[in-house]
Amino acid sequence: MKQQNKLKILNDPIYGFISIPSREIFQLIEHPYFQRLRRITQMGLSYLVYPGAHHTRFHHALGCMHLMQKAVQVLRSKGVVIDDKEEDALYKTILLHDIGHGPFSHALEYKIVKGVTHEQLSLNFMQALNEEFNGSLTLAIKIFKGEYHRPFMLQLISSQLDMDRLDYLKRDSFYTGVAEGNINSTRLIAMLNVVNDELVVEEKGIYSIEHFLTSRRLMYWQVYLHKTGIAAEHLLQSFFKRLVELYESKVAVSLPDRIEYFITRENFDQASAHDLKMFARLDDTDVFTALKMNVDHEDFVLRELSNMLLNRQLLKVKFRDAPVSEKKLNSKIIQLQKQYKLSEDQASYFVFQGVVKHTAFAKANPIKILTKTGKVKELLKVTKEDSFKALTKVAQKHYYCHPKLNDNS
Ligand SMILES: Nc1nc2c(ncn2[C@H]2C[C@H](O)[C@@H](COP(=O)(O)OP(=O)(O)OP(=O)(O)O)O2)c(=O)[nH]1
Repeated sequence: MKQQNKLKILNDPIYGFISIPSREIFQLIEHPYFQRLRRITQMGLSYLVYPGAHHTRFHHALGCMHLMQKAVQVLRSKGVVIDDKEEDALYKTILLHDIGHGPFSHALEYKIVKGVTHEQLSLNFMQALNEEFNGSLTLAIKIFKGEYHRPFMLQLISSQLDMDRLDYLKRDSFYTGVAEGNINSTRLIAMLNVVNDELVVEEKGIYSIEHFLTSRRLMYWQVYLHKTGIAAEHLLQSFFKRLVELYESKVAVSLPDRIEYFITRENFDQASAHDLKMFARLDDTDVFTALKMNVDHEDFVLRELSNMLLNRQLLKVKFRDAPVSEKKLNSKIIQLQKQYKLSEDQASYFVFQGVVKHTAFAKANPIKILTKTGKVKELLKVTKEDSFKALTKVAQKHYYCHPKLNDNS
């Protein structure tokens, strides 16, 4: 049934045309493991706050590969030697670096499939594909595992200034409409260089880096960690917690089989080809199906959580500098118990608090600058600007969520 598709150029709303560098990379894109990314949303439940944010890991992976092509061009033009095999491996690694994300990306990481990170799952997929593609991903895997002797190759894929971040900030800014996140990826890539096989940024690019770091911080607080999005993601995680509780108490719940397969397992078995095969069948549509299958469930908590998420009937959320007192939290739980005749355990699903943290720029694995005098120095040693130091601070906010009750609280 398979038809030969000759298409080698894709249209992307951010960069225009994205060309696919080789026939084999085209075959990787066509593979069902990669096609699955069309059904994995990039930003979890952020679309409940920003209605345009329905783009997927598929768009992001292709965007990253496009930026990697630009980076290779720039570096070669500056005399950095990247041979054809390395070039091919760089495209394959960046294309597949996020292939291990599960339904709703970060929002459900560890919640359905326990005990394994998306990075480990990406590696599992790469290894499985390597077998199918007769070992042609061996170098890509070596780079991804940090085992290749030229560290800049991994730094282009995973570091504080990598193609991943350059694509997701620009892309998420576009799809959310939050223009402040729109970084200048072309200029940042044009400023890259390599010294002793380490990635560096030329000193004249310092203000572009400042803009990039500031935009990243802004995107975290305004978009990724938006209080309503956080509350929605917490509710989705609670939906899975409740499913497991009911399942373990032998209460019948309706579920797609691949969700049932994982929620009844303690840990993903990294050595098992069957676990990977089952994981590859999971995507956002299974989560929507699970929500829809339980909107009329006899259990109040499961039914309410399904309806709240499907119909965006979310909780009231406040950001605070400190956590609310136990007394205040408990009194809100009691109030909810009385109003809806719930047990304390049931009411606690709808009254909760937590904390979110973000650092725009970590001091570990710093961005390195190639100074005008030809020396390589850490970013914070080159610039005296306070704005950079401020970006290294861990910012945290406490959130407090509860239903909108009839007491103006
Ligand atoms: N809605 C939402 N989206 C998030 C959250 N954390 C990350 N994202 C989105 C923003 C980006 O599109 C993408 C970044 O995550 P990735 O898995 O692509 O990269 P990674 O975790 O390595 O990001 P990093 O290099 O640490 O910035 O996921 C979150 O807590 N909520």
